[in-house]
Amino acid sequence: MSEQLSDEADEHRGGFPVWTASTAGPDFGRFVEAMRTLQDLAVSADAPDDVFALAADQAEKLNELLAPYKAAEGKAPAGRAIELPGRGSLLMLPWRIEKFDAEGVRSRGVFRRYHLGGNGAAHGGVLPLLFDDLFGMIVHAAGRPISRTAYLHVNYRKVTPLEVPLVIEGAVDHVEGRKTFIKARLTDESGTLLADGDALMVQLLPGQP
Ligand SMILES: CCCCC/C=C\C/C=C\C/C=C\C/C=C\CCCC(=O)SCCNC(=O)CCNC(=O)[C@H](O)C(C)(C)COP(=O)(O)OP(=O)(O)OC[C@H]1O[C@@H](n2cnc3c(N)ncnc32)[C@H](O)[C@@H]1OP(=O)(O)O
Repeated sequence: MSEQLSDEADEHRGGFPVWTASTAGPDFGRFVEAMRTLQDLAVSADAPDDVFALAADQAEKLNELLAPYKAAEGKAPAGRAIELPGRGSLLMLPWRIEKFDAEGVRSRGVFRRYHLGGNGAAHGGVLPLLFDDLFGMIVHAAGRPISRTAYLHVNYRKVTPLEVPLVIEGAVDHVEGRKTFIKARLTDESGTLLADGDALMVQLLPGQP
């Protein structure tokens, strides 16, 4: 029985570890939001050097506090706290999932100062991050086996603003054997298209990393 289960798990997960949703305490969300604000300030503060010295002292103290708790992949709440923006991961855009089913995934949020590219617009590199994370969720929500992005194409249709509520939505376009083809669109709340993207996600073979 357990062998059957592990065969089935392998078939659907490749060599991926099993992830479970985190049950982080309420202060984890507060910590992540404070860290996001710190990221915004780290890329925007124009302070005297003695202020940066104080900030560095405090940042180093914070590192000392957390260092003993560094854990293996899949153990920390970051990335697994599904109720938090960006699932509680600082790497992910702080967007909230509002639709997650076999028909597709929709998420809403803003790009912040941390995501600035130039002249008030989001950095071109953060859009593929947003699309790729959405594509992973779409594969998962559609009940497809664990897959990796083979390619990801983003068309930048209009300059993407910071601090403006935006929506990204996508779905499986079609499936060919191991291959899942996905499409998504990023719009503002009035529906103006800012970017669209498509990707090929390839199902991992048993044991494939
Ligand atoms: C946490 C718990 C709760 C919270 C979570 C809640 C929600 C979270 C929701 C979702 C998250 C869940 C799951 C997400 C999980 C994982 C997502 C991970 C995403 C990534 O981590 S992304 C990282 C960047 N990604 C890579 O790091 C890939 C590196 N790469 C490879 O690993 C290989 O390259 C691979 C495996 C892609 C293919 O390799 P392979 O050897 O298995 O297969 P092969 O090459 O034979 O391709 C098979 C067929 O795809 C065609 N094909 C392949 N590549 C193509 C291309 N570029 N263009 C056009 N066609 C292509 C071939 O032409 C052939 O087509 P055909 O069969 O028709 O001939």
